[in-house]
Amino acid sequence: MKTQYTTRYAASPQDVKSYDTTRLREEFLIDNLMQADKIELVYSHYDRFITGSAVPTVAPLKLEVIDALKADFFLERRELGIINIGAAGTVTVDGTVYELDNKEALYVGQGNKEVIFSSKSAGNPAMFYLNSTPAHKAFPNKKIGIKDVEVIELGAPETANARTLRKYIVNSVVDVCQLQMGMTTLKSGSSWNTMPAHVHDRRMEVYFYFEVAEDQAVCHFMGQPQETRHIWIGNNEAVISPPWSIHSGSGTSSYTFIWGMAGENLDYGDMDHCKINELK
Ligand SMILES: O=C[C@H](O)[C@@H](O)CC(=O)C(=O)O
Ligand SMILES: [Zn+2]
Repeated sequence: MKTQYTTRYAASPQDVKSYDTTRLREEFLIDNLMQADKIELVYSHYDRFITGSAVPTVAPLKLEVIDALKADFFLERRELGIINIGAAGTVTVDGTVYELDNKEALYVGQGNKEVIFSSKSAGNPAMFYLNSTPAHKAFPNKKIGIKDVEVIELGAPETANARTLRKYIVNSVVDVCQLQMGMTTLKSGSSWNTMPAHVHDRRMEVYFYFEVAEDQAVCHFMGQPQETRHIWIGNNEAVISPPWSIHSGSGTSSYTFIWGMAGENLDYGDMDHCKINELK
């Protein structure tokens, strides 16, 4: 089996208050992504959101159904978002080949039976980041290239949070059931993402940090706004954010991250902002 998965259960904010560093990392950090020749998945019970990666080298990788779904095929009752953070590759969905270059995305709708990942060059592979959520309706597959994304500029150099946010999979770009995905890039000299921080009790979210230099890290903040905790994160690591948690990070140098979320609504702007000077 080249498709492997582990399960994470949902935790109440009351319990998480008492977690030590090890427990916090066991529950929320995903540190096994982007392994060559494997499809690694983490099935979270927050909104049944699956976070994963596929890194094909010499041979293609097929997305196999996992036992947690008790389905005949992976997308029987799910939709899938894919963003390539590596070199050129292809995703073949029921025989249709989609070419995905670096930072291009593909939305795959519910009902597709076969998803196969390939790299153009085994020595310089594609690195596909995957998010999947339950779906109630079959929407068409759609490639989202760099010209198709919605771009917003946020923050300012004075507050060290100047960044460019790109919305790839949102319902103004592609028809979706509940998945939303995008990418945020920090401007040189800025370190804070998602500051002012926010919560959205309607949706969980996963942040996947990449383009973090080998000897650097991102300090990711989570927890209820007046009860925050931090997790130090390295390159190609993701962190699960429960609906009741803030999700914000500051890097020791530049980095990029992919955000993915799912839950009650499709309104990207549905966030309850937290006052910076009230965080604890
Ligand atoms: O609910 C939305 C998400 O947390 C992110 O889109 C926020 C983000 O990328 C940023 O502010 O840098
Ligand atoms: Zn958010």
